[in-house]
Amino acid sequence: MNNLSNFTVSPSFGNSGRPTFRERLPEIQMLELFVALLVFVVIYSLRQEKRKGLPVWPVIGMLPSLIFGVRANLYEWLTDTLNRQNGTFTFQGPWFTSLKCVITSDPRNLEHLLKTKFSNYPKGEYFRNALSDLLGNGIFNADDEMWQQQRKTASIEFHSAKFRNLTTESLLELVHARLLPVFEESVHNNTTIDLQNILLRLTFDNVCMIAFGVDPGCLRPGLPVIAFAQAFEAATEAAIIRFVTPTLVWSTMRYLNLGTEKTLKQSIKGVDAFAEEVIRARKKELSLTDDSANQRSDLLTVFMRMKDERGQPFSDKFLRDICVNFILAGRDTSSVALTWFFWLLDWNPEVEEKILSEIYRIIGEREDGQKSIEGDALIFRPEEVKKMEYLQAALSEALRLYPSVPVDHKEVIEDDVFPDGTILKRGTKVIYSIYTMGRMEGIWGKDCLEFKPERWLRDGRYMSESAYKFTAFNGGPRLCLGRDFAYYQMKYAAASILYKYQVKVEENHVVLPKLALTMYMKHGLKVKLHRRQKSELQKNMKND
Ligand code: HEM
Repeated sequence: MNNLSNFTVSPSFGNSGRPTFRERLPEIQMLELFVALLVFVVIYSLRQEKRKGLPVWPVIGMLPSLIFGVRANLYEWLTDTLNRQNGTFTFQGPWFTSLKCVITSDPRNLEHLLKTKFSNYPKGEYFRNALSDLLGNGIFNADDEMWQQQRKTASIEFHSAKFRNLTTESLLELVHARLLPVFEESVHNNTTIDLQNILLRLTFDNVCMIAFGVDPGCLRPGLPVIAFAQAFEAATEAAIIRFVTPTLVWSTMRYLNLGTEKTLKQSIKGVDAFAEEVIRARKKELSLTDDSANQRSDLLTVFMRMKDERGQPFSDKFLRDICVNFILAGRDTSSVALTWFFWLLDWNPEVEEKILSEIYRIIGEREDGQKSIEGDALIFRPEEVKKMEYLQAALSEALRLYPSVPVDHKEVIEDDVFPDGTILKRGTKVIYSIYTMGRMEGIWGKDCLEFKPERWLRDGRYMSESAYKFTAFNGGPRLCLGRDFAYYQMKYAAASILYKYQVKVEENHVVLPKLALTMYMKHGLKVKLHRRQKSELQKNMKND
């Protein structure tokens, strides 16, 4: 019988006191094994990279590439990878997470998922779960009948004359009584302002007037902190964290009321308190007189007049969801687009000149003699804003390069195949990169990275592009409901600002996109405003 002790490895250092080759054999074998494993992993990953566009590491999948991308510029990284993969690739996260999805920027796939096979690509469970505390059953977070009902009602409302009046009047008031005075103050004090912050305040007040019929008053001299706006912002920021946190982790944090989940809960309380107060006051107002219901055309009042399928009025919770969703949809999108637009103008002064010539020409066409060059007094009329086609082209060009919603996503209901041949299994998440689509040579030509409003014009008239190539406003049945209003709002604000001021970006100000659902500038946009000289205006008015 073998004595087990014969096999016992005891430290022995031979004659010289140094370990012999035989004694070091296990160590050397371990090292060899490790090197062999490393070589295998690298070769395997590189072969996978050829097939899938990114190295796939055992267990952690493509996570290292994603981390690299997030640290650099996620949208540029996505664009680079998609261009190398002919517009579609499958991202594989670590095996223990749900981070597996198909990412595409191929217009054929976009048309397929947004229109042709619309019902097979809802927002899905994953999105709904992550945002349900904040958005509830509102339009942004709903699919099927729940979505259809809100879409139909809101769509009728958005196209009504009453609603158009509400939006144009509230915008006029905000621009002339609030935005321009805040700008004037900065010119008077010779201070630098964060243009993004101010425009965010403008559109927040504007969309609250549309959704709730209430003005929260964020845009005022002194730029006050408004509890509701602050709570809303904190809630959206905390909710986004859920998209990059495994579901089990955030749901446990939610249960234990920890970290960002605690912030989310507290800020949703702030949002709810404001919504509940507005709903309570509006109910009281409507119960006192029928007149006010007829006069008001905000979304809250419209939905309050309606009944559900059982003939009952909508619950307060559902009314709250509807309003909060509309605020989210219309809050930051236009302001962020305008911010990128002004930054692009700073780089492209020839475009600014063309916009100004268009404005001067349109004012020059006024027949009633109101060609005021006093600046303050000039108020653009809706039919004039409509005529600003070059300005619309420049805004579309800004949205092409810097879409306010840079990426969006869907979930697959039944197994399917994309027009480009990508196989999709039930439950797969699909991400479409709108940012990438705006920078594809195949769609926009060799000059796709240049800011050229002319590409939107045919014989001087603005021509829109297919929603599956220019997807900044989404497409198909879920096309942005606020698109026409957003263009009006952006054109009105941009023309009113440009007519009066030259916007100069501060030297050395760093401009980078922030990683969020909406493409904010990470450090805002620090600018100085210079009032246009009367002589400049006079000269241009004469030229036109
Ligand atoms: C430049 C400005 C805007 C851009 C780029 C934009 C873009 C978008 C996009 C990409 C979507 C699809 C989001 C998704 O389903 O995940 C969307 C949906 C929507 N947008 Fe806009 N939007 C803008 C302004 C507005 C404004 C001002 C409003 C309202 C006042 C608005 C109301 C909506 C609504 C209600 C939806 C949901 C439509 C549905 O799901 O059926 N948007 N928008």
